[in-house]
Amino acid sequence: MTKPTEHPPKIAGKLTPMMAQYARIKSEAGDALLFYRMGDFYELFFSDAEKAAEALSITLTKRGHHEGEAIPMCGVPVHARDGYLEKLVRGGFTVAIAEQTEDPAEAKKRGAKSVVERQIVRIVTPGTVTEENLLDPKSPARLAALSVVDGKAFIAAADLSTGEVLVEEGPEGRLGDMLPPLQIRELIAAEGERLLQGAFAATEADPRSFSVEAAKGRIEAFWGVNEPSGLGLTEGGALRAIGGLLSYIELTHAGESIPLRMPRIGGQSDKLAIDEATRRSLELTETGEGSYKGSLLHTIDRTRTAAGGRMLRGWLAAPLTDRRAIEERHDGVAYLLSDHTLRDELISLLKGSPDLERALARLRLERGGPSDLGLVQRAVATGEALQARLRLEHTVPDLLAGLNVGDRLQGLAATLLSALTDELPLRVSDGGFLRAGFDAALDEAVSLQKNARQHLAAEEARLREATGIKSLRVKHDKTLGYCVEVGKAHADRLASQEGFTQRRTMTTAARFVTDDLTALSQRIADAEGEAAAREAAVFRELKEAVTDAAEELLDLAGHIARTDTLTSLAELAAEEDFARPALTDGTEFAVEGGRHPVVEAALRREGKAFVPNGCSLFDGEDAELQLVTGPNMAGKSTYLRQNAILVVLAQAGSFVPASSFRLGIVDRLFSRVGASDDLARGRSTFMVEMVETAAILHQATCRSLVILDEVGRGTATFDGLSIAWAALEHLHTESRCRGLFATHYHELTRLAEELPRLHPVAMAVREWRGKVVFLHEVKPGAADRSYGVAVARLAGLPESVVKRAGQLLKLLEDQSPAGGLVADLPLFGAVPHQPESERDEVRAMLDGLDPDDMSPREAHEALCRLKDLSQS
Ligand SMILES: Nc1ncnc2c1ncn2[C@@H]1O[C@H](COP(=O)(O)OP(=O)(O)OP(=O)(O)O)[C@@H](O)[C@H]1O
Repeated sequence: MTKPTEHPPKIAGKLTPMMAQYARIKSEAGDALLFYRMGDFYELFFSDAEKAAEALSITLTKRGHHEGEAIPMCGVPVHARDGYLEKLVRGGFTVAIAEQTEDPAEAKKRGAKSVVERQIVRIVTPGTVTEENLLDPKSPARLAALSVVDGKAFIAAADLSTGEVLVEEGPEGRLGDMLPPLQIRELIAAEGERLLQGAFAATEADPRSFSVEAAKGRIEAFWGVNEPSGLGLTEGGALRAIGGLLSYIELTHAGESIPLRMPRIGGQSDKLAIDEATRRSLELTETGEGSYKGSLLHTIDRTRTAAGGRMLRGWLAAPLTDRRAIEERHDGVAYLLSDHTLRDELISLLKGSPDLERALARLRLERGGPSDLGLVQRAVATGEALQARLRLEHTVPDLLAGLNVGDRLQGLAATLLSALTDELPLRVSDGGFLRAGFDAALDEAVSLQKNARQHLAAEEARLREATGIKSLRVKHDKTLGYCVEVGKAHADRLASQEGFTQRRTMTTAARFVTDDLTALSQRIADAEGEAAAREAAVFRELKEAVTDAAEELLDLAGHIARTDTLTSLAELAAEEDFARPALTDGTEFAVEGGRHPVVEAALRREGKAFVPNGCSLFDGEDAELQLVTGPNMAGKSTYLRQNAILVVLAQAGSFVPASSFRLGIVDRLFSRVGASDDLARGRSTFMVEMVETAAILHQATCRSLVILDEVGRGTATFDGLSIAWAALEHLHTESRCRGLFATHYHELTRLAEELPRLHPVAMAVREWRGKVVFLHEVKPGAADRSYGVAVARLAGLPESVVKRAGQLLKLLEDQSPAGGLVADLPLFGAVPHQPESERDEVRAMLDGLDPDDMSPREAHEALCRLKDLSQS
């Protein structure tokens, strides 16, 4: 968290001048680790050094003393800075970078002991990173500011790597839905406001920066607009959020001007609401372990460009609810799916197309170089080629049609092409990036440089002739520039000739200067300087031409990204045999032959086939619920998740892994599959489950899809069963939503007899020679029993234990008295012939067990203990 001037470090007392400067800058840096530039290193001192040394695994040393104690110090080389920054920022640190802001020679003029001027030039935080190698090309790098006013939440978010700015608003209670689609890396809020937790860094900022007045000033400074309502910013809360955002950007960039696009207001009202827990449960953009690999996005991403990758991620993170908008995307995919020649041609044009958005942002941030101009030129060329190819089609769907590289961009690209060489350096100072013939003044300077050799050779010949010394040479001397060198034997003779001044005497030779050579040296040096200055000036002109065309370029970048995203989805549909969803505005839900794309891909790698399953949650008029039973490992979770994933894919604009899918558009999606722990926030699994279930019961509408796995299993059997029962009744009768409800409580299937729109289905299993075989097929009806013991055998429980468990199970089943739900529960209470106290012990122990949370080894141990107890 950055809170400049909040916590001045305790560096006081007698300090050397350098340490005094350090202490002053450190007090400005506050909690941020201070990278203090000293020559080729950034040094860290005191506790900063200790923290960084540990986080970066680098050596902690000492330098000087402060109040009798050695000062801890560590350092990172300037050239390796970005790698270390990345580690620190990922590790949750904020880093302030203090550079030397004057030439050490200047400082020396003030006295031998004077300290070089240094200033913080950047504060690097997770949301303000723009360094190319610290960014993921296929993810946005968003920073967001939050303001809550009268129960309404406002979020202003900026991606500094592309200059994009978004403003969203919604009821405070829906913040949980509003934040995740924005995919932010850092959230700032005024100090004292509620700091939200999530998959981002949370930072407190000065509340004054969130004031409406301050915001107006900054809006004018950033966009030159003095009436914020002209940007669509009418609400005080939105202004506060924008103000907080802009002020934080200023603070972290030490006043450097950051180009931002005009804010885009409120795109979320037409988005499918998916809360954070649902995203995690469905592993949309990362797996439960936090890796991209193995996520849904990873499985479906066939994009060829970074911007296309970011767009696909954005589509998946924020699926739509507007049928026409979704169908536009489907039209695009369908078109490209139907014509594989076109698709292949577009793919080969898109391949290697550069990241125009980020190149442009670097140029606008004054961090770009010649290579970025080259990227702009290549991107425009890609745009032209795509446009030319698409124009060959008679009618293309709307989303593919808008690509139009106008005269201005064509002219710009032609200029860049004629100006730039093939190999382009990253920095202007590296030079040599302009083609000969592009700029006359530059050509002249360069030719003077190049011709210098000829000039010098001619001058040498002339001097030999004039002096009669055949061994005379023109040489370059570091301090003299070009000079005449003759052997010692000729030195006196030359010294007596007019126009030759002896400046250096060596053991075997002597060096002389002449007015002509000095003038030539000067001309050559001037030519070098002139060439560099001219090249830099031409770069600036070209850069300005590019940044002046920023709006058109960004528009083009958007088109290229969209073409890439749609082509990628079409390729996916072709490769994986996906089908176009049929959308309606009702509450239909009918899947035929549905598959889970990630599980299917994993099985395929093992050479196994995925068994497709249909799912119907609509009776022709009303939404329905399914109650899914079946043993562990039979595929319940996969079935549940795959139906939710079909909705996400369909509404994101993709085709779906099914043979057909008829879907009434879903407004909110809830998925709670797999245990979720929230120990970090000090809540038990059960508590989390109940809080989440409460949220679902409150929020689900008749247009929602709710997917719940084993509600209530985190508590004692009766409580759990009762909660699951009541929740199911509520979803059926009050919410009237579509839903899938998996349970181990087989008793719940009785409920299906009472609730007309609740249908039991079961995962089919077959027993074969005492072993259970999973068919992964969903069949109507309830599972007759849970096969837990058979699954335990599969898990590797010793045969003796499995056998004994089988006997116990039979005993329980035989002796369970008929009637009444409660009496049906598989509790040891049903076992007769046992003294009360022993039964209590056995029951107490059983109650304390959670089979779903046990490893095979723990299950074995528990069984052995139970057996001991019952036999004792
Ligand atoms: N439709 C299917 N076709 C083929 N294999 C499947 C299918 N569904 C699931 N599987 C396989 O079965 C494994 C277990 O599936 P899943 O986790 O969905 O079971 P589960 O019934 O939810 O189990 P648990 O209750 O223990 O979580 C999967 O990892 C996959 O390998």
